[in-house]
Amino acid sequence: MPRIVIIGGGPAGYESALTARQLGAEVILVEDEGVGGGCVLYDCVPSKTFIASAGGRTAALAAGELGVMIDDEQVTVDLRTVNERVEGLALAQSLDIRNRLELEGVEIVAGRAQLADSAPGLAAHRVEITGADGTNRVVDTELVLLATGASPRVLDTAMPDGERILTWRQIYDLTELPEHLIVVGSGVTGAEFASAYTEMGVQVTLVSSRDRVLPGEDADAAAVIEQVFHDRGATLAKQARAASVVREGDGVLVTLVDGREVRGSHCLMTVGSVPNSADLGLEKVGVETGPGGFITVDRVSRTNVTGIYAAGDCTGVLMLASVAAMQGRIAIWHALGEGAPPLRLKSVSSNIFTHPEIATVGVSQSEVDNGTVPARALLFPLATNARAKMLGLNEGFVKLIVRPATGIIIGGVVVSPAASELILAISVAVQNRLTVKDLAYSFSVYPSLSGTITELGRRLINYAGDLG
Ligand SMILES: Cc1cc2nc3c(=O)[nH]c(=O)nc-3n(C[C@H](O)[C@H](O)[C@H](O)COP(=O)(O)OP(=O)(O)OC[C@H]3O[C@@H](n4cnc5c(N)ncnc54)[C@H](O)[C@@H]3O)c2cc1C
Ligand SMILES: NC(=O)c1ccc[n+]([C@@H]2O[C@H](COP(=O)([O-])OP(=O)(O)OC[C@H]3O[C@@H](n4cnc5c(N)ncnc54)[C@H](O)[C@@H]3O)[C@@H](O)[C@H]2O)c1
Repeated sequence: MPRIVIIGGGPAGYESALTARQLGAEVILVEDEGVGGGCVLYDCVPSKTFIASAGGRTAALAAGELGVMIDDEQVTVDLRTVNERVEGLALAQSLDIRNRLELEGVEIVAGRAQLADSAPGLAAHRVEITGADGTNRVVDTELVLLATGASPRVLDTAMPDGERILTWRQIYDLTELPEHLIVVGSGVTGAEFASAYTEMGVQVTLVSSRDRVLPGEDADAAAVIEQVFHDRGATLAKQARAASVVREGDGVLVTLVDGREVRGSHCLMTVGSVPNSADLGLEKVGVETGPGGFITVDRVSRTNVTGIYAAGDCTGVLMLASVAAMQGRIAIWHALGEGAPPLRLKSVSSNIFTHPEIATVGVSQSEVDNGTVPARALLFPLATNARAKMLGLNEGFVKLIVRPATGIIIGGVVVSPAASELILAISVAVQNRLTVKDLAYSFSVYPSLSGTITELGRRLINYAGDLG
């Protein structure tokens, strides 16, 4: 039975451990923070749990439009309860995963691991594990999977102190809602927290180094979120790169590169992540890293060293839990000779948990606009959807990106509540090369938000001439 040592117990690590056990391998999984990794304990799971509470407040405040009268003054947030729920749910999820791994026969070791080969280029590898209890252990193995994730990027001039200048991992320690939260960095993490705190009733200023929120995402979707931020009273500082963040009295001072100053009570730094690839012994073994220290892998998760694979955020391929898990599974299938399908990023669907949510799959509109992909994009607002009206939804849309001539669906965007669920229909279409006709002929429930997806299919049939 082959032995595999997996370093890191996030989605890349635990999913690959389960796949390896399914194929009969002996699996040792080393994890230093707790099973579930950064994803379950600090990043994805806590933030989505927090966002669920923020959505509860918004729903209560919006109930009046539906004729359910709640006194706005009585809709308050008990941050301690919210944060206890966040922590409790993360720990419970971690325990669920631990139980499943143990049931499947994975040996879980609490501690830190590093590669300890005596020289680069060897076919067999050695992993040194320092246990949480201080013990040392050396394991010989032919197969290693590096799944060590990433950590918040920290700027020298904006050192988090855990009280007022915070990383997203420290924010759940607050006992009271900030008076005025400055969020530095308007990528997905920054937009999600800015959205959630705005929903919680906190004054938020989002500092964006670019001319818009969510610079890497669909521009129409970002415009909706900007408008929603504005309507909820948040401020967006554009073309605003933070040079430094310091404590000032009872608050914080953010100084921008161009000299502007932004003052608030707290500052949340969301300026990206750095891979956990230092202290892994990579140089001893000759594992190559690329810009920023991300571990270089191919589409079946191989590093340049035989027998050493890497998956998840430490590779920087696409920092999503779903992608991390798939890279991990592919690594194991490949390592154990199961004929792995190479990673295909074109069909990855993802979601930004703002309010409304933004879900995307496949080819983006910017790829169409800049001529990289010959296709047509058509956007249809939710405003005329009967269900949207019943629910009191005033914003949002569905967009499809379609090949000319064939009408094959190659991408899509949904901006709406529960977009993370609605995108699946478009995702299935992209994965299976379905056409606008396939969508047009499909039944959606009446009334439903997904009716706009099939409606868009029908509209695009009418554009058949334009489609080629
Ligand atoms: C705020 C936030 C929200 C997010 N929300 C989403 C979301 O909604 N959906 C989504 O798909 N993705 C989301 N992501 C991204 C997602 O969290 C990551 O893509 C995912 O965690 C990557 O999984 P991983 O297994 O590569 O690493 P991780 O989950 O980070 O796990 C790696 C683990 O390895 C451990 N480790 C590191 N070095 C060692 C060592 N030497 N020895 C032992 N253990 C070690 C680390 O401590 C860590 O626990 C979010 C990210 C952030 C920051
Ligand atoms: N819902 C989700 O799936 C989800 C949620 C959060 C994060 N993630 C993933 O995690 C990864 C990282 O996302 P992220 O948003 O944490 O990081 P990011 O690197 O995507 O965004 C960081 C942003 O901060 C900006 N920035 C950097 N330095 C700055 C400064 N000094 N002043 C102002 N702005 C500055 C950058 O220009 C960038 O726009 C992404 O791949 C994302 O997909 C996913």
